[in-house]
Amino acid sequence: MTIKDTIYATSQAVSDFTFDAKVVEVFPDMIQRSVPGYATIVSTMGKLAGQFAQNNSNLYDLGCSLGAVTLSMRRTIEKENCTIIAVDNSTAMVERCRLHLDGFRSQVPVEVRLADITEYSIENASVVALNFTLQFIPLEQRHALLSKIYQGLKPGGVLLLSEKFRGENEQTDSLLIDLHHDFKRANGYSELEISQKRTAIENVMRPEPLSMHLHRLSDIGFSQTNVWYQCFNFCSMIAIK
Ligand SMILES: Nc1ncnc2c1ncn2[C@@H]1O[C@H](C[S@+](CC[C@H]([NH3+])C(=O)[O-])CC(=O)[O-])[C@@H](O)[C@H]1O
Ligand SMILES: O=C(O)C(=O)Cc1ccccc1
Repeated sequence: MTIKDTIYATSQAVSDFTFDAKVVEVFPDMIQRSVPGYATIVSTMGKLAGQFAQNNSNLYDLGCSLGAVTLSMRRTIEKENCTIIAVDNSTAMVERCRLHLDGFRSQVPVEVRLADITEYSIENASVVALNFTLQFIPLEQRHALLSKIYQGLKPGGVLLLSEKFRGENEQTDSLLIDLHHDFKRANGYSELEISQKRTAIENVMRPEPLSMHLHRLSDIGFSQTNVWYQCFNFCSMIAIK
């Protein structure tokens, strides 16, 4: 059973969005109704992880929230001696994530860590997933985080990166934002909820243009990068070392 997200349903003095216990409670409903293609993205990331997992390697789910990508990856891994390491810096998320994962049986070991991903070491990785997490990392720390991930990947390893992005110019950006707001409206969010949520995430979630993501990944050294999913201002990329 999922609990309906009504966090911004009443008029309020909006403060900066945080991943606290209140958000955890409604998170599956919130993300499903706010991110176009979320279910497709999560299941496809699992499928790609199954394809790129290597024997004796680690798979990382960075900014794991309730562990949706971890669960999806865990279902598809057939290689030997793989460990999934799920990391998030929200105590409330990590606690609930552990409960979620304990509810399903699997042969693949999972370690859930409460940590800041900008300080967490990435080693011997075949797959690194950042599913709508990089957008919350301060702009000036993104290059260093992605370089660290690149260094921690084995040859042939992949980064699976999903982001909300900014349109390339003012007019197309506002067009994509309008389409996304239509999507939220169609999913039952009111004008008040849409506008208060927009204010709440303004200072904490900074989308960059898609071109900036792709250039940075190739600058860092990824040999092949492609968008495999896009709907409005949401996309998912794969970058191969
Ligand atoms: N520095 C940080 N270190 C660790 N975690 C962080 C940091 N900054 C933010 N987070 C965490 O990144 C997650 C972002 S949500 C990811 C969805 C998930 N991947 C999913 O597939 O359901 C995306 C969204 O809500 O739009 C939250 O759980 C934060 O606590
Ligand atoms: O809700 C929105 O408007 C978004 O852009 C996506 C989102 C989803 C969950 C938490 C923060 C942002």
